[in-house]
Amino acid sequence: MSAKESPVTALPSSAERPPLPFLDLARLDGAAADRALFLSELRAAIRRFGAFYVTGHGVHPAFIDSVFDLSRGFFALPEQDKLSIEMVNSPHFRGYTRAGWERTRGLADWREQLDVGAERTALPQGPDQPPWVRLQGPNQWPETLPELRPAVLRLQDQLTAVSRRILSTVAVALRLPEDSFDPILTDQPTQLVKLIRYPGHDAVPADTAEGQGVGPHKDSGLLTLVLQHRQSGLQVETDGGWADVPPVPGTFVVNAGELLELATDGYFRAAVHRVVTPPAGVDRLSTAFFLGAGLDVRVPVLPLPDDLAAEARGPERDPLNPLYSSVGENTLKSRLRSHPDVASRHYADLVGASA
Ligand SMILES: O=C(O)CCC(=O)C(=O)O
Ligand SMILES: [Fe+2]
Repeated sequence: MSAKESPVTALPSSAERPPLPFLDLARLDGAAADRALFLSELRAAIRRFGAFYVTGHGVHPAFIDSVFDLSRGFFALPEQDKLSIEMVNSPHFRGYTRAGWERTRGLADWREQLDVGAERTALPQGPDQPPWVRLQGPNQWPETLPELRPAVLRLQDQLTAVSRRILSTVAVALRLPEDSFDPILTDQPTQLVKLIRYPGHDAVPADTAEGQGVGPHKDSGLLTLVLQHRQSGLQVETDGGWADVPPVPGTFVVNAGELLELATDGYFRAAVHRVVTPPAGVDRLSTAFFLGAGLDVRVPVLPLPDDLAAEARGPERDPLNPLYSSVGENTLKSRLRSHPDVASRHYADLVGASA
């Protein structure tokens, strides 16, 4: 498959600057007055957009480049190598998904991807166990690209540390103790790295939802970090409609997820976002990292200070997307919806055997 990409985008000029704020984590180590300003900017950014660009995250740019090179190498493998680790083999929703096989709000997403979770042994299953115990288990790795495993697991470790740091900063920005999220993260939080490739417009079948790289959705966890390669396509829903969130070198995009919405009683809302299909002749690579809480945890509403609690709107009530405070249930909800092939093979007891 050809691997054409447009050249690296320069930092946008102020006229074209996207509306999402840029927040530099290095300011946490600066003067007290600026630290306080940083915390209020962080709170305002998540409150208003549910999303922001983060800089000063400390992950080495050369390492990120090497992960994108490996991702490019993975997607260029012969199709049979990719299909040998297809997600449908895995009750844990790990492995490769072909373009068009994942669904968002019932419509096919035009992207191929590799899902890698925390490398843990499967939990015992049985009639007395909740169905979400099946989410935990080993990953599937391509035999023909052995370098991928150590790199992706190292990325997962580093992005977990960055996300945990952002979450403790979010707690402080809410005037709560910085360890407020630790009891729900537990020592086994839900971690997921997704390597993604969006084919260009010319490679998408005509019967696919117009331009749907991935359809509008909220992420189910606490926080997501999106590492974007060179091509644009990510958009976040704002008061003024869809806002482009182009790649900016050295940054990650941080999205608030559903569990953060629940934990703050809707003071923060999870970002609704989507990816539009790249133009003909180009494709787009991204790598997303999702941090959720421990699967066996029920997310409590955090005790916000009175002035902030007064501004909490409650979690959104969307009949098409109920939010569950049971982390296992909330995680399984979005996995089953996105991957109907895995659902019918491994969760027929829940969804009915349809395929
Ligand atoms: O590819 C991206 O930029 C975002 C991906 C995303 O939103 C997701 O996989 O949940
Ligand atoms: Fe997402």
